[in-house]
Amino acid sequence: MSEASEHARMIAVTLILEGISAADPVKAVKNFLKLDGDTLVLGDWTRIPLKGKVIVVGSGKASGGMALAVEEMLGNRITGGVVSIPEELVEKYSGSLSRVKVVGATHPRASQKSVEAGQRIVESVRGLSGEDVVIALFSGGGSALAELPVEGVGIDEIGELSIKLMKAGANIVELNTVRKHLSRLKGGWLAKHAYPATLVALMISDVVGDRMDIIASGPTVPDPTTYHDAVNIVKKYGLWEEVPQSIKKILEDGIAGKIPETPKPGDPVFEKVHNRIIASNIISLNAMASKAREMGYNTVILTSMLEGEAREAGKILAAIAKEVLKTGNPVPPPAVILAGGETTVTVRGRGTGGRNQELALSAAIALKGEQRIAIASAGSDGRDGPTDVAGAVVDGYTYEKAQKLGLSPEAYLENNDSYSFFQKAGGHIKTGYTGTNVNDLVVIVVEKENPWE
Ligand SMILES: Nc1ncnc2c1ncn2[C@@H]1O[C@H](COP(=O)(O)OP(=O)(O)O)[C@@H](O)[C@H]1O
Ligand SMILES: O=C(O)[C@@H](CO)OP(=O)(O)O
Ligand SMILES: [Mg+2]
Repeated sequence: MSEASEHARMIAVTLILEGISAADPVKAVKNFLKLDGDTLVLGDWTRIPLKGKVIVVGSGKASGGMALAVEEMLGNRITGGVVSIPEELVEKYSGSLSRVKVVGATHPRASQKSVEAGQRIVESVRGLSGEDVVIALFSGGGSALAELPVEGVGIDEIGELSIKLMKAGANIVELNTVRKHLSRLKGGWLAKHAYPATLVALMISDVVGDRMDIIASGPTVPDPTTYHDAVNIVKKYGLWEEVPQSIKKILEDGIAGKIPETPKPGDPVFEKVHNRIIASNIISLNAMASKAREMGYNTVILTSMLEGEAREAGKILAAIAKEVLKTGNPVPPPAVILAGGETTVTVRGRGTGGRNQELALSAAIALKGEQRIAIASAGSDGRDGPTDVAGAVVDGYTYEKAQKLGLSPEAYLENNDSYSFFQKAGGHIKTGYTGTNVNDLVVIVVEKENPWE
């Protein structure tokens, strides 16, 4: 391994950590929300008088930290509420929260615990008056962590269909369009339950393009999607025949108008709802870019909206790195090129991995033999797919090193076994659960010849 590659790897990982820290949920809430006497003031100067009850609810990977910040600000003005977070994070927050109850549930597959959380969330906001205020805190993972299934559908059926759609390569807009139509919490339903209270929903976005109705499946946001859309998505991925009868019936009854649609734009319940995004992928990329510039790198943010098959994205990003090195386009070395978003993996093999590790593995193949380049890709939540690492970092020597260990990078990629690959070849980025989620962060570093100078 050359010194330049090693330096590049170190910078790439440092910048990933910078991006995660910029998405800190406590900071994000405190930057956005202020208390002025008995009035809550939002970042855009909307003023919300606190006259009656104040209920705090939410779900998602970052919702524990968000609740902590709200409780630090409002203390015993909070009359009750509950947030659902990953079981692994409960210990971190339950000791510091006293007014807001913290419950643990499962992700990425919803379970009975998610239903218990969903029921408690809905119960907390029912029967409120027009003087009361609900503060809702949603972030990525919220869809699986809380659910109130529509009557007649079991949570296991929803969980199974969701996982099948994910594995078939459905994106989050498609997946959540289906989830919303099997729920009495998502797709604006929570706003309906909370009405006539005023509802302030703060969101940390892990959704490409920041569509609020998709973050945690938009419990407080008008739903522009329909039962028709949900059925078309299931059919597009060839899963209609595998859908249990109970789900088919709901979707078909929905199309026939026998059961209500999700609350739609224009529904008067949304007149008392304030939906705001307080942290997102581009906010993290901007922080990473500032840090890279401070360290003397020519820096470009390519996109915060990276999508597509992870292995294709890996190839394209490797090509960009090689262009920087060869021709100095779009910026000459020392260069940092940043991207963010959420790729997908169509899982065909039997291995273990995640979209960031798969992107990195594919980039390693394309970077074979290159010097002075590193590429890191990581999920800001600290968990890439069903694995215990955030992602991976590779360079032009990763391929050769693997070969010396008797590993075929192509075979591991083919088998969607990127986790095992990096376990053997080295390169995992391990952060543990970060307690936030602004989706995936990718860093390309191209060094000049002697980066230590
Ligand atoms: N063996 C695998 N290799 C690569 N990706 C996988 C593998 N198994 C599952 N995935 C992908 O992991 C993704 C879900 O990962 P996860 O990090 O839980 O998502 P999110 O953070 O968006 O909730 C899905 O896109 C799925 O295709
Ligand atoms: O909860 C969800 O619906 C999505 C998007 O917010 O998050 P994740 O991809 O982490 O499950
Ligand atoms: Mg996601």
